[in-house]
Amino acid sequence: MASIFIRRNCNINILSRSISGNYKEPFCPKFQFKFEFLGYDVSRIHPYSRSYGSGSVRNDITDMTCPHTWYPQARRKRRKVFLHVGPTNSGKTYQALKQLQTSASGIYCGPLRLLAWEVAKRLNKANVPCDLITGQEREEVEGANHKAVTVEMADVSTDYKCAVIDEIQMLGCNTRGYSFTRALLGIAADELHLCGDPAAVPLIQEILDITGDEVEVQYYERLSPLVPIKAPLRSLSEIRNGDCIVTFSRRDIYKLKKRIEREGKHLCSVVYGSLPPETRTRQASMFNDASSEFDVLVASDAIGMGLNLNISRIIFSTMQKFDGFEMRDLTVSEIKQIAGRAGRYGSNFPQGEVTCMYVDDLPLLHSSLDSPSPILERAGLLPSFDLLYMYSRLHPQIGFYQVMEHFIDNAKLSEKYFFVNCEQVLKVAAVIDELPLELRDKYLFCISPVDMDDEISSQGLTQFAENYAKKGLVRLREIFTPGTLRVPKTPNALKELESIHKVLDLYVWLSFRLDESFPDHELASSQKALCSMLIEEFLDRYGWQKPMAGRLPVRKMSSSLLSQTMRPH
Ligand SMILES: Nc1ncnc2c1ncn2[C@@H]1O[C@H](COP(=O)(O)OP(=O)(O)OP(=O)(O)O)[C@@H](O)[C@H]1O
Ligand SMILES: [Mg+2]
Repeated sequence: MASIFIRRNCNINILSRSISGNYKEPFCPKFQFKFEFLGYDVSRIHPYSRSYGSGSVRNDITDMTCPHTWYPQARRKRRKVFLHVGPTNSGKTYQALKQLQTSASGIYCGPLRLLAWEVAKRLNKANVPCDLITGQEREEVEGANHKAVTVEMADVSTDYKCAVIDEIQMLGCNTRGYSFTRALLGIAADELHLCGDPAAVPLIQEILDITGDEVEVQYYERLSPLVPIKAPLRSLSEIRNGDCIVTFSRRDIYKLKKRIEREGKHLCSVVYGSLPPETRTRQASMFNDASSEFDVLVASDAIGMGLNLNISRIIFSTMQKFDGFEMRDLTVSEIKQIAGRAGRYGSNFPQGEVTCMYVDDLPLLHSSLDSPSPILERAGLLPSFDLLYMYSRLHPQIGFYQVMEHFIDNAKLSEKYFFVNCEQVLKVAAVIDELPLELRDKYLFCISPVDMDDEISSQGLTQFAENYAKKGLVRLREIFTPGTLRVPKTPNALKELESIHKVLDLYVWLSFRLDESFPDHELASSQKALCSMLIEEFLDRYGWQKPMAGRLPVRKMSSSLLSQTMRPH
């Protein structure tokens, strides 16, 4: 399968492209380009001088000690902040959503597309029209005053009556923490509900001390018991309905699925990070649906946050994961989050159980479930485009990569904050640095959801950036031939299809922000949907699963959609 063809060493014409004018501010769902200078006076910034600004104008661009001042709209309010904290499955999100639902306008910000999707569905069902907005999708509902979004899409330029930020402890996350910090400081809501782990309370109280917001903490208790089992699972033949086996590599997920299905008693849904989100949603829904035959779940920690799944028992097949740098033990909070998926209140199972596959892993499981998560010390930050722009004006001789690097090295942060890991951002910066692109375009490519460690994805990004720099117009067909996608037959072909999905996803993401330059939104979306269907087709065929009446129709590809997507465009 070679649907994505990447031209290496492609000649780049150095064109002095004028500002395309169709740039859309990355975080604002309405996409009006906004250029706020956060209290700095840009007119005073002279490229050859550091002596700019005086009086009320702050004069050290790398001073990031007061990030709360970046959000004047939120600062004009005295927000009433409710911190809903407690163990997993204690009704934190439920209570916050009750407030959101009864407010005249509001926004839910979650860490996962699946959670945003669940909330949008729930509000719409309750006759509260609610848009769904993620980096790659917009489902607008007529008359909606509510939005369910992934936290990166949180909108800091609209006034809301009520806002919810779910899994707020993620502000300490080494990669995405800055988006939670931005939402926490920047959402202009009269009422702000934060749901999460008690470990985040002292930090949030400190951070909000200076904003003048009023903070109230509400503690919750688990709604149904979670029982740590003393014995490990002895064999896969002991797997039963409602079990979820947790493992972290894709390969192990498929190996376990195959072994369980070979026993002949169960069919497994799978959920892991690099599956297309829509496939993950369907796999999770199938597992949740008591009438489907998929009664066991094999999943990675992609299920580990806030989701309500019909799981009776969590079985850790390993207590270690590779975190991009090294194999390490799972942290206390990771273990608690994942274990907390078992026995959700209101699910088919009134009590949850949790155990491991291997006896040696049990002590870590039990001690973690008995310990509180370590107190969070710092919240993530990332230099905004505005700051980098001003810094680059002062240092016109250096490229974007160095601007980023120098800024991060020189920035002053208060002890309550840290810079998130910028490795991915810098990898993109290194690839696009030489291209004749405006700084804001470079920044946009850098914060795009690309996985630079995936070869096909990183080549896709490079090609998009090169073509954009060269012509200001990127046609999908230049790197992708519609009609070439096939059901994968091997795990490697599956991986390739997942990567192709990522490239198409990136195109869609860019098309929302640079619509005139990335005009093939529809084609990319339909091919993305086709990728997910082909992946699901593979999941149907993979492993034991002999065809049984009534199983396939659940996920069978609709022939009309097939013909529509396979047709050459
Ligand atoms: N008062 C309630 N009445 C009915 N159902 C409830 C109530 N409180 C919670 N639930 C249900 O219990 C389940 C768990 O609640 P919720 O998702 O709010 O927990 P949580 O504390 O946010 O968990 P997590 O930490 O895993 O995100 C959900 O299915 C929710 O709808
Ligand atoms: Mg929750």
